[in-house]
Amino acid sequence: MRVPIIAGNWKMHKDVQEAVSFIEEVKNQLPPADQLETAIAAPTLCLVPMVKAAEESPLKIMAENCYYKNEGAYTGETSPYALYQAGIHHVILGHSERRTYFNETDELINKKVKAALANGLCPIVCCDDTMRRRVAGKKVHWVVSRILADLHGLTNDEICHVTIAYEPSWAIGTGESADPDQAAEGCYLIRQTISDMYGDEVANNVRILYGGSVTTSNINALMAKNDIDGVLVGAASLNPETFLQLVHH
Ligand SMILES: O=C[C@H](O)COP(=O)(O)O
Repeated sequence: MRVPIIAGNWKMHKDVQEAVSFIEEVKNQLPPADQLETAIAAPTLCLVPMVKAAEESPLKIMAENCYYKNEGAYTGETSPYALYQAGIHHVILGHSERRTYFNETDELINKKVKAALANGLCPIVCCDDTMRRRVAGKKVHWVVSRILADLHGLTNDEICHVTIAYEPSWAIGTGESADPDQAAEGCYLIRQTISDMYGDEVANNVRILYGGSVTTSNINALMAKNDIDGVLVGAASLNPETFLQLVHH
């Protein structure tokens, strides 16, 4: 059984004090992690105080990015080794904002995924989809090629620690979510690609999330789809009350 996930991605929002206050407000109102996993990805500066604030709570604290080297002369980068040592065991990689604004390529993301796994981190690998399904015949190849490239060379054991997030670029931060059928179709296509790479048994255990303008209004319809194992939520995860409504949808 794939345990569903409600994950927030704060992006570059909140300072340390705001982040800790959020955790204090939500941490005693979350379901047990074996029923539904809850997670927040936050700016690097907030991570350690958040881990401390979330102790003994089921809430997982995630990094929004990391580098593929554990140490060295890489000014401004974050070590996957140091993240793990600080108690952060999950990291988002390949978000479309990293690809667009910081020129991250599939090759770089593949290196980061491997480095994260080698250090014990569980990556959420984002698979964007830049073309609208209804107008672009080639978008299927886009999603498949992203998955093939970003997960290239992972072993069966490693892929079991990976979660994928299907995020159509046009739905991110626009208020225009993919409709549940479109979202499920993207997630299904990713699962089929993983099945082609690793077989049905592995593919049936990998969790695939949808992200893009998820709100309290559309979460029920999205989560009702078999191929959608959870959501990666940006703007609607910033407010503690709204985050709790999403969790208890
Ligand atoms: O990682 C989250 C996605 O980029 C979605 O962001 P959004 O919910 O603000 O559209």
